[in-house]
Amino acid sequence: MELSSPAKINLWLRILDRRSDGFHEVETRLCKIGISDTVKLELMGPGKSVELTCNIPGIPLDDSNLAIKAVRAFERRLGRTNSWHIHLEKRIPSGAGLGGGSSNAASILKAANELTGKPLPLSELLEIAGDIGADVPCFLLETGAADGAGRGERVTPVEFSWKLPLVLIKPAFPIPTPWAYKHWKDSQELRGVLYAPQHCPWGHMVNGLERPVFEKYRLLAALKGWLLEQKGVQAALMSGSGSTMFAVTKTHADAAALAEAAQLWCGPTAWVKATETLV
Ligand SMILES: C[C@](O)(CO)[C@H](O)COP(=O)(O)OP(=O)(O)OC[C@H]1O[C@@H](n2ccc(N)nc2=O)[C@H](O)[C@@H]1O
Ligand SMILES: Nc1ncnc2c1ncn2[C@@H]1O[C@H](COP(=O)(O)OP(=O)(O)OP(=O)(O)O)[C@@H](O)[C@H]1O
Repeated sequence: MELSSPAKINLWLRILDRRSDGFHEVETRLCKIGISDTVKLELMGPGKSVELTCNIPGIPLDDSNLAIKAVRAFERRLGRTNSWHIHLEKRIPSGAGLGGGSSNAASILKAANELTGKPLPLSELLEIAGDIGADVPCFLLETGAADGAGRGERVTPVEFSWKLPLVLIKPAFPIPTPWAYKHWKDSQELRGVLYAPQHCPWGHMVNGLERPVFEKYRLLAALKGWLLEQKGVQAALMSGSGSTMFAVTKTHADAAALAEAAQLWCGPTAWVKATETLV
């Protein structure tokens, strides 16, 4: 079975407080976007082996891969095992704040459930997904957008009809999500950088993790300032825990022109893509 595994951006990510369990209470809107991996899952028959292949190096092929975690979690819930083969065709960069691994995990849960006769309802798949990671549940919903609460795993589908033209820019370095959250509480804002919510027709765009991430990665703060000065840009924000910065533009033509300019401004090692939110 083959599934498209879309990336996400966070149109807003408000960090409310640190919880006693070490996670942070958040309010977020996650929007699927037009950049996706392809996930293939094949049921090989009786057994308990999971073989994982991937089109690019640098992705873990052991049990730490979220796709393997997902099929193992699915089988634990069912109380039975099979042998599987997973293939990942990766296009979403890792450590990017784009939910690539989480999206892959959700696709595996969906495909495994389909291939075994749909034994689990969506509510149970959402529970399993939330245990794998906060970003996983939103990808199980049919809607293009979802609001997350709690750790971010308590998701509510959102009818979001804005097809927003986007430019995504990921510098060559990844940012580990745990690191960003760990440094949130004691971080300080940099002078002259916009952290305040940007009031747009589709919502107030803000990301509380910009404060710790920009303190260490000044390039991202500078990139946000540059984006906000460019023609046709309506808003600019970091996605999730970074390192991807994204701009919302007025038109797709503005997005295409901005992507070209951004590739020149950031240099050839940056990953730059023009796309849009999925409705
Ligand atoms: C930053 C976002 O990607 C925005 O959508 C999410 O909040 C994080 O989602 P995720 O990458 O799936 O994160 P998880 O794999 O659940 O958690 C990774 C680590 O990030 C930290 N973490 C994550 C979510 C949260 N609400 N508070 C946290 O402090 C914890 O140290 C956790 O161990
Ligand atoms: N299926 C996967 N695809 C990519 N990376 C994966 C996968 N499974 C585990 N990883 C590991 O997890 C790390 C985070 O991966 P990725 O950034 O794609 O996931 P995510 O946490 O869902 O996204 P985000 O960057 O929004 O936090 C990667 O650096 C990689 O080492």
